[in-house]
Amino acid sequence: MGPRGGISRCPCGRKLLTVCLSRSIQAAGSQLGQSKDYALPNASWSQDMLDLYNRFLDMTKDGLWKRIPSYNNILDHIPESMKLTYEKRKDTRLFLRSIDAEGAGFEYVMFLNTSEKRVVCLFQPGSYLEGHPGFAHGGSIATIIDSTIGSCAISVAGKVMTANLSIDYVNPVPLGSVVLVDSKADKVEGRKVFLSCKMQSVDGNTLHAEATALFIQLDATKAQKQQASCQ
Ligand SMILES: CCCCCCCCCCCCCC(=O)SCCNC(=O)CCNC(=O)[C@H](O)C(C)(C)COP(=O)(O)OP(=O)(O)OC[C@H]1O[C@@H](n2cnc3c(N)ncnc32)[C@H](O)[C@@H]1OP(=O)(O)O
Repeated sequence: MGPRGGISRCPCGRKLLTVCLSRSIQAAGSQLGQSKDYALPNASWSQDMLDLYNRFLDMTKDGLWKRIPSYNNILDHIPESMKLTYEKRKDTRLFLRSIDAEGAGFEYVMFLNTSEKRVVCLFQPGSYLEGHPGFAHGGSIATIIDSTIGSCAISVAGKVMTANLSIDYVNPVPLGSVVLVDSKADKVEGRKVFLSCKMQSVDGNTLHAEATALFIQLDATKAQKQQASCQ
């Protein structure tokens, strides 16, 4: 069952139905002992965010785009086979999912297009991400860009880390607004993945930020050493 299910059939408030549906999915998931998927609509999502989400969900119908589930523990993102090398800790959280209050932190959902080597993130920054009054902190913008580009790099090259991230901040992002973070892998050279990204308003009229990044595929031996040193 997907969150798409009854949304388009709802004769009255789509937002209400979407939220109820996603809550029941999450409730069912937690009864089964599954982790909560945060990349589903909640009551804090604005109409712009919901409209965009539904537009992208429609694009998943032909299989070219996929919604990426989002959990508050990074290990829940990792395939079972790779989990064996990590020890799950209960006291850590994925940075982007560290604020509990719905709508106060990073509200986002990502969609992956494998054939285009592209990840698009729909992002609604909440009030706890404030930098200048009324606007998202530059660090929060860097975080969502790094994570979107990072997800794109992971889909292309597996275990990677950010080696370089360069951002041009062009226009401030109002808190509560919705922006599209559109990233793609431009080139892969050995272990190096070069990516670029644009953050734009929903109507496409405002460019908020542009970025380029270099991700490095982890050398298996070095990665094991790094892991051992933090356990
Ligand atoms: C679909 C998936 C869904 C998943 C959802 C999850 C969402 C979460 C996503 C979260 C995402 C969040 C992501 C995060 O937050 S990652 C956290 C932030 N990043 C780090 O902490 C990384 C720290 N750095 C390192 O560990 C190492 O330096 C790395 C691993 C990066 C490379 O060390 P390694 O020892 O392995 O490599 P090497 O030194 O042999 O170099 C190899 C080559 O690379 C070139 N090089 C290296 N550095 C740079 C540089 N700065 N500029 C230009 N070039 C550079 C170098 O010259 C060489 O080139 P060549 O001589 O071969 O030509």
